[in-house]
Amino acid sequence: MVPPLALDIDGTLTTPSGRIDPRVFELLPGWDAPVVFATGKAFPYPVALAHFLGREETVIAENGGVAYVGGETTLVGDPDAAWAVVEAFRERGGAIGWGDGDTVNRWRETEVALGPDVDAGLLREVAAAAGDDVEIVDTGYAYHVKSVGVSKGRALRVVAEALGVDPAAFVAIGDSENDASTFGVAGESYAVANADAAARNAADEVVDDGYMNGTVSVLERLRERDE
Ligand SMILES: O=C(O)COP(=O)(O)O
Ligand SMILES: [Mg+2]
Repeated sequence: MVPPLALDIDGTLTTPSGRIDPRVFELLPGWDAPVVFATGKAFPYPVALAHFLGREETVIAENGGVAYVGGETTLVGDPDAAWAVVEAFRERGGAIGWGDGDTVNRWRETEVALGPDVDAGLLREVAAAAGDDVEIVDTGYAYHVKSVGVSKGRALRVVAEALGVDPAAFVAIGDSENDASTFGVAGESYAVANADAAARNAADEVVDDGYMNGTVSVLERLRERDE
């Protein structure tokens, strides 16, 4: 049997320009074990990906703030505390960093995401002044203002239990600091070559190739092991 997968999306299933790599549609629809998309993006994004791959909608969104499995949603985190930090950041001249409409936050329920070009120093200063309950996570794609203790790894435990699968049976692949907790819960973990220092340090192995090339190399290895 191939193992269940916990897959990050941005930087892991994408091209360097941020598109879903077409090989996702070749390799994942028929993967013969649970596949959990675990992302910092808002809830609809991984649901849509799973839906259009023809897979069960088993997802972790908002860095673990949202877990969805078997039709059950689990929400953790304090969005009001995150928004209070963002409001204080705005009062000090900070901008949220997305255009009009802000589809990044429109459906976000447990945290707030700011654009990758915002004043991160000021954001961290404002968050630190707000106390110990809120932290900043930098994925390379966004700065997330989130509750301490909420993580993809914690959500993976929730999802694994609902699936009746040992969390240690999962193989996790990711690229950034929001994946380090997943790597700690999954039994086997890989960082792709474009991964940041936190992900590289937390992973069992850093693969030679980046983005979906790296992910494909891991998935091929897992399939060969199964033969
Ligand atoms: O939303 C982000 O900042 C990054 O998303 P990811 O966790 O799928 O890489
Ligand atoms: Mg990522």
